[in-house]
Amino acid sequence: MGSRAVSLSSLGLTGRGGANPDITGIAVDSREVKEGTLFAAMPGSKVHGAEFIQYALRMGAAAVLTDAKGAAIAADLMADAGVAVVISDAPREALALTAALWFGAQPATMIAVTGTNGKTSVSTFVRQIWIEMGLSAVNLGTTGVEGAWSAPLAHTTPEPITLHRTLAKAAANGITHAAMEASSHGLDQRRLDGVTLRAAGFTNFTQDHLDYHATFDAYFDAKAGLFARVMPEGGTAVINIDDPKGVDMVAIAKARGCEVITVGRDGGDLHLTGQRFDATGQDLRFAWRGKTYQKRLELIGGFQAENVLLAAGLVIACGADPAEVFDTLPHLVTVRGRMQLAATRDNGAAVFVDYAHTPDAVATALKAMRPHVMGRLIAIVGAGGDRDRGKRPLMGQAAAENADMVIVTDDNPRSETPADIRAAVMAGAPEAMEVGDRAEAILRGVDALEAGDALLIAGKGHETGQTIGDDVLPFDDVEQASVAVAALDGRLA
Ligand SMILES: CC(=O)N[C@H]1[C@@H](OP(=O)(O)OP(=O)(O)OC[C@H]2O[C@@H](n3ccc(=O)[nH]c3=O)[C@H](O)[C@@H]2O)O[C@H](CO)[C@@H](O)[C@@H]1O[C@H](C)C(=O)N[C@@H](C)C(=O)N[C@H](CCC(=O)O)C(=O)O
Ligand SMILES: Nc1ncnc2c1ncn2[C@@H]1O[C@H](COP(=O)(O)OP(=O)(O)OP(=O)(O)O)[C@@H](O)[C@H]1O
Ligand SMILES: N[C@H](CCC[C@H](N)C(=O)O)C(=O)O
Ligand SMILES: [Mg+2]
Repeated sequence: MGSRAVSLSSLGLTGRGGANPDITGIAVDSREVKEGTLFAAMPGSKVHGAEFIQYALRMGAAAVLTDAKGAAIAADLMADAGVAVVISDAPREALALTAALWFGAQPATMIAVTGTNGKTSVSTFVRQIWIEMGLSAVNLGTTGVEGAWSAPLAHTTPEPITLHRTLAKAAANGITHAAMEASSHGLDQRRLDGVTLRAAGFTNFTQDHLDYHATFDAYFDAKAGLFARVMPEGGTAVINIDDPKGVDMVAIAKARGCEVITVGRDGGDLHLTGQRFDATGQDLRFAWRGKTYQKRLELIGGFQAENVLLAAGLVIACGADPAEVFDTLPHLVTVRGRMQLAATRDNGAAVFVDYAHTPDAVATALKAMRPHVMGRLIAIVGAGGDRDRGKRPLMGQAAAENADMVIVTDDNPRSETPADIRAAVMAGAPEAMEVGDRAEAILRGVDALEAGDALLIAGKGHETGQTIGDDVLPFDDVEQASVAVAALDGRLA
């Protein structure tokens, strides 16, 4: 896209006083501004992006998109430079729409999923179903871009420039279908407002991210934005109505003029009526608008049935034949780091790795393992530093209430003192064993496994590093589980 130039107005923006320069690129970070760039100076959580307008002008910015506060911060500088200034009272939304116009293409059929837990799982299952149906599909989110085309991503919902650059590349690579995660940060910051969605899904709503959102209501409102604002009228909302907040989402989507597909155990258009568990998976019985189906799922965990049915609902919402969608379900495979069987001891005891990092997820993951396990359940749990502090004792409590033995360890302490985070988790699990070093905690957990037992290593899932201070040390729960099992069962050379 190097030498491309388009007018500011063709990006949907009007410069003050009618200014309409040619734009050769867009950037939200002044350090990425080049000659001809439109610099989006956004209000930040730490600093206003307008503080960097001076630098952007020196690098040759042709226009600045900002809010009234930003315009005031750099008024003299911008007047002196004669740069085009666009002032918006919704600058992040304007940036999202501009990024969509600049990059110009996205996979034709797109869905987004929000909710506290299950976004990565649902979007990955949507992608797997599409691929099973012969379509060229990807999912985008916490685990990057995966499927028929792949790329790394630093965020669950990337900021608009990265997002639309990625979507345009995916489209250029022949991707016609994409399922993305809508994080509450992403929705709050309008990161996906420029994406054209066919359908949107809601999984559940419990505690997380109260470090960022001021209240539970603010956190809910951010998520509700997917249905209240981002989804076009005429789109279809696919909503888990077992969660009380799902019922509120249905009302919000209907008020917006959206079609609604409800999914649930207690009822719904897609209604889970039966579930039978065994050591390697489960059989599901469900009804789609009154017609009954029975399908095998090679997945551990009762909640995965909810995720899979939500995913099926989303694919149906995009126009697929329901029977054809349900035929793909036996082919679905574990989402990386989500109830993933990592290793098995010689005595048959299994070690699972899961990304449970909220109180509800810890409880759900452990409860979900019970029907698959005859012996004891051992849990390894920790909480991240520089994140919601209120969830720490609740995560400990969720582990203590649902496992027979708990080991509290470190999970990305970041800038905090690891022992303080562990103490907060231990407050909810006073009987737990405390082992700061995660590798040692895994070794102890694996060592405790007797025949018929199972170990759940919670919190890091697919992650490949342990963040301590500013350092990211290589660490992979799946790998550590294998190493521990091999060492204890004498399989090491
Ligand atoms: C808390 C949060 O979401 N912050 C996002 C926000 O940054 P901010 O408001 O804090 O930015 P700031 O540091 O105050 O700077 C203000 C502005 O000045 C700009 N700037 C800054 C420095 C400079 O030299 N030049 C410059 O232009 C910045 O690009 C920014 O636009 O806007 C930035 C640009 O759009 C984002 O990159 C940044 O995400 C940061 C990196 C982040 O870590 N976000 C995480 C918490 C996040 O978004 N997580 C979610 C959810 C994960 C989950 O579900 O669990 C995700 O979707 O990944
Ligand atoms: N439907 C569900 N209900 C409750 N817990 C779930 C559900 N689906 C997944 N979980 C739990 O949440 C964890 C994270 O799942 P997943 O990665 O799919 O969620 P996410 O919403 O993408 O998380 P993130 O906020 O990190 O992006 C899983 O490892 C599991 O423990
Ligand atoms: N996206 C989540 C992931 C948390 C995973 C856990 N391992 C941690 O570091 O807290 C967050 O950043 O809050
Ligand atoms: Mg995710």
